[in-house]
Amino acid sequence: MSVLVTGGAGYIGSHMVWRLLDAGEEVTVIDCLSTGHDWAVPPEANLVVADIGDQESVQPVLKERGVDAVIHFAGSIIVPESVSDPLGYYLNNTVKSRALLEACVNCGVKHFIFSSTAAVYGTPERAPVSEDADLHPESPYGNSKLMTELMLRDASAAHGFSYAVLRYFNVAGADSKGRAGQSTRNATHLIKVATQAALGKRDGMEVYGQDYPTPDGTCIRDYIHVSDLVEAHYLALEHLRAGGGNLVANCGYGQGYSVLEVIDAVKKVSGVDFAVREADRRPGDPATIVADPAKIKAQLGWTPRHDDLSEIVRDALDWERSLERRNTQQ
Ligand SMILES: NC(=O)c1ccc[n+]([C@@H]2O[C@H](COP(=O)([O-])OP(=O)(O)OC[C@H]3O[C@@H](n4cnc5c(N)ncnc54)[C@H](O)[C@@H]3O)[C@@H](O)[C@H]2O)c1
Ligand SMILES: O=c1ccn([C@@H]2O[C@H](COP(=O)(O)OP(=O)(O)O[C@H]3O[C@H](CO)[C@@H](O)[C@H](O)[C@H]3O)[C@@H](O)[C@H]2O)c(=O)[nH]1
Repeated sequence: MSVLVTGGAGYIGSHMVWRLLDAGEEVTVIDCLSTGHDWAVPPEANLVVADIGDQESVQPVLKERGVDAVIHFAGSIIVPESVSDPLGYYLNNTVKSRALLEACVNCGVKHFIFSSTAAVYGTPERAPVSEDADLHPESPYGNSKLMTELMLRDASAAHGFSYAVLRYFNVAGADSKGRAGQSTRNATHLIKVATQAALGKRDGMEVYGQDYPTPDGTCIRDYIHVSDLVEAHYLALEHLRAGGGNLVANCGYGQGYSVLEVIDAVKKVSGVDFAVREADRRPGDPATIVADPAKIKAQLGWTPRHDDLSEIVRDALDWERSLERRNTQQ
């Protein structure tokens, strides 16, 4: 048995590759390196530089490597960018996921795990939100992921493979052993941006919108440590291989923090008081989104081990410092 990880040279995918190798799995990565880095893929994994939409590259990998499970991270991930470039997002996230799925069906892949997102809920009526809530994405990014969820459901019913859709909330932090972290150039994620501001890699930062209907006026998100997230994938893989059936589940802690609370945590942990400027709202941002994680806990026995904002921030800061050293050495 071997596992194909698409997007394994990216932030979350590279953590997944380490987790699978730690468990003794045979791992192949397909990544076009649009935002990922070849150095992020451990040498024990086999990296194939290719596009997931290119079936002529993907199918031979699936066959020759005897892949039984695909964990599909590859995609475009920035909510406001999807508002300005919707067709690019539908192409990379929806059209190319369809091509990948067809390749998997052609090659008899048994299990498929998909990176979905809290953005499929839009602004939910209730916080925390559970999986049976209505789905009203507020951005092309959320729509592009929801369409892939639907394709998976229908293709699984027709072709008999099993799947898990994991809806991630806001992923942050880094491998506590320092082997992987967020290395994307021009990253836009809140915790990454704030750690860069704390380390003087950028001149302060902006808060997008302070007039949301939340206690301090800034958006509330549920930040999940990347190591807890990849553990959820590993449990999902074991569940599918054991014949546990299809699963759609939230990945978050059920605890929300506002943008200002996160910035405060970064200032406290780093000991640096960087400049924070008010800016206009960013397009596509819902006010509050917090997970109800009851389902994944009950069905997979998932237990968060890093659900502490200070730990998430500390690991993100450590990784950012290690990137600084890497850049100095290059
Ligand atoms: N980071 C988050 O907070 C978050 C939250 C919810 C969902 N997700 C989802 O998790 C997945 C991974 O996100 P990430 O934060 O690791 O992003 P990332 O940009 O670090 O990783 C994505 C990887 O996919 C590769 N890629 C992109 N398009 C490709 C294509 N067509 N063919 C081959 N490779 C391609 C990139 O080179 C990169 O290595 C994405 O699908 C994203 O939508 C992320
Ligand atoms: O410099 C910054 C960066 C972000 N924010 C705000 O911080 C919050 C979180 O933003 P960000 O870290 O960019 O994450 P999201 O836009 O919530 O999206 C992330 O989390 C989603 C799940 O909730 C995933 O689907 C997306 O792929 C991932 O980018 C939002 O209110 C932003 O407006 C700022 O105020 N200043």
